[in-house]
Amino acid sequence: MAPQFEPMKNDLILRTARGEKVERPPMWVMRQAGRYLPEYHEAKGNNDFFECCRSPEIASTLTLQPIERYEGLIDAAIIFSDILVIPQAMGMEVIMVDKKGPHFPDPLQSPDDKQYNEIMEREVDVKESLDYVYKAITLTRQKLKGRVPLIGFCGAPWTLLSYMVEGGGSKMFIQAKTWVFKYPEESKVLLQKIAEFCVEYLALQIEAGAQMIQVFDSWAGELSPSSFRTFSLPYLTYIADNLPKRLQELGLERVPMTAFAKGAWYALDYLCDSNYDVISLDWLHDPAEAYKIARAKGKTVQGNADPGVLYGGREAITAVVKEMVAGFGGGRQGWIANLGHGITPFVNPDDLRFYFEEIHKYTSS
Ligand SMILES: Cc1c2[nH]c(c1CCC(=O)O)Cc1[nH]c(c(CCC(=O)O)c1C)Cc1[nH]c(c(CCC(=O)O)c1C)Cc1[nH]c(c(C)c1CCC(=O)O)C2
Repeated sequence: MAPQFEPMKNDLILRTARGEKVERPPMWVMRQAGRYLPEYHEAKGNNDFFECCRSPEIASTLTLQPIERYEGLIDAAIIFSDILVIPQAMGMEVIMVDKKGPHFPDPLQSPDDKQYNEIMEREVDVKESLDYVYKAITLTRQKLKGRVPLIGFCGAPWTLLSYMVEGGGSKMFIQAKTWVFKYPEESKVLLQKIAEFCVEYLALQIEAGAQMIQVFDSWAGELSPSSFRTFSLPYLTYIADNLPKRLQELGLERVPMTAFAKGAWYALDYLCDSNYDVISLDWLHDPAEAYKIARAKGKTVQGNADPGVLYGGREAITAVVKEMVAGFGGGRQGWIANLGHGITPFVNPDDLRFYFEEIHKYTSS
C-alpha cells in the first residue's frame, strides 16, 4: 500500500508542469539543499556525504532546509540524495572526497573486465538496495505536510555510464569516449541495463511519495548531436516511455517528468518530441528562442539563469530575471523558474533570496 499524506497546500509546480495556466511561475533551484547553506554544514556535521543520503532522518532534514529558509518563495523540494546511488546499488564502490567530488576506486575498465560482466549478470533488487531512499522520501513527505511537492530524481544512463568508467568527474572523458566509440555494442547493453534500473527506481520513488521526477543528464553536452542520438536520447526516451507503464502496473498515477540534458542545446527539438513534460534548460539557451520551440510542442521549460550570475550582485540578478521573464512568456504558462544548473558553493543565500524575490516581483501583478 502506498503511504497517505496530508493534502497539498501548494501544487503550483505540478499544475505548471502539466501545462496549465497559472497565477505566477513556480520557483526552486537544483542543488538547493547544499553547501552554500550554513545550516547544511551544521546538520551534516562530521557525517560522510553518502551516510547522510542513507539516513532518512538526515536526508529529510537537509531536504527541508531550503523550504524553511525560503518559505513563501520556494515551490518544490527535491529529495536529498545523489545520482551515484545507482552505481552503488549495482555493486560499485563510490566515495565522496571532500572538496573534490565523487570517486570510484575501481571503475569499469573494458567489456572484458570481470566487474563489467558481474554487473551485467547481477540481478539487483531495486526495492531492497535503495530502500533508504524510499524511506527518506516518505519521511520527507510527512514532514512537508503538503507545503510544497517533493521531486524525486535519478541520473541518466549516459551520465551514469560516464561516471562508472571514468571513476569520477572528468575534463577529457577519455574512458567514456573509449567505451562508446570502441565498444559501442557493449556500451549500449550497459546503457539499457541502467535505463531499466532507472524506470524501476523512479517508480518506487513515486510509490514512496515523490510527486514529480527529474532525470539528470549532466554530461549530455560532451556528445556530438549524432552521438547524443545514439548513446543518450534512446535511453532518456526509454525512461519516459516506460515509467508511465510501470506506474500503471503498480496502480499508481502518472506524475510529471523532467529531462535535463545539460549542454545538449541542439537536442531541444528531440526532447520536445519525447514524453517528458518539462525540459530543463541550461544557460546556453536564449529564453525566448527555447520557449518558442518548446511551447509549439506544448512542453513546459525549466531554468535557466547561469548560476554564476548569483556571484554578480543585485543588478546582474535583476537583469537576468527580466530577460527570463520576458523570454519565458511572462511566467503564466509553461515556465518553472530555476537556474541553468545547480547552485554553487559560496553563493550568499541572501542573493538566492533576491533572485526568487525578483522573479516574484516581475511576474506577479
Ligand atoms: C552530476 C551529479 C551528481 N549528483 C547530482 C548530479 C546531477 C546534477 C548536476 O549535474 O549537478 C544530483 C544531486 N546531488 C545532490 C542533489 C540533492 C538535491 C538538491 O538539492 O538538488 C542532487 C539532485 C546533492 C549533492 N551531491 C554532492 C553534494 C556536495 C557534497 C558535499 O561536499 O557536502 C551535494 C549537496 C556531491 C556531488 N555529487 C555529484 C558530484 C559531481 C558532486 C561533487 C561536486 C559538487 O558538489 O557539486 C554527482
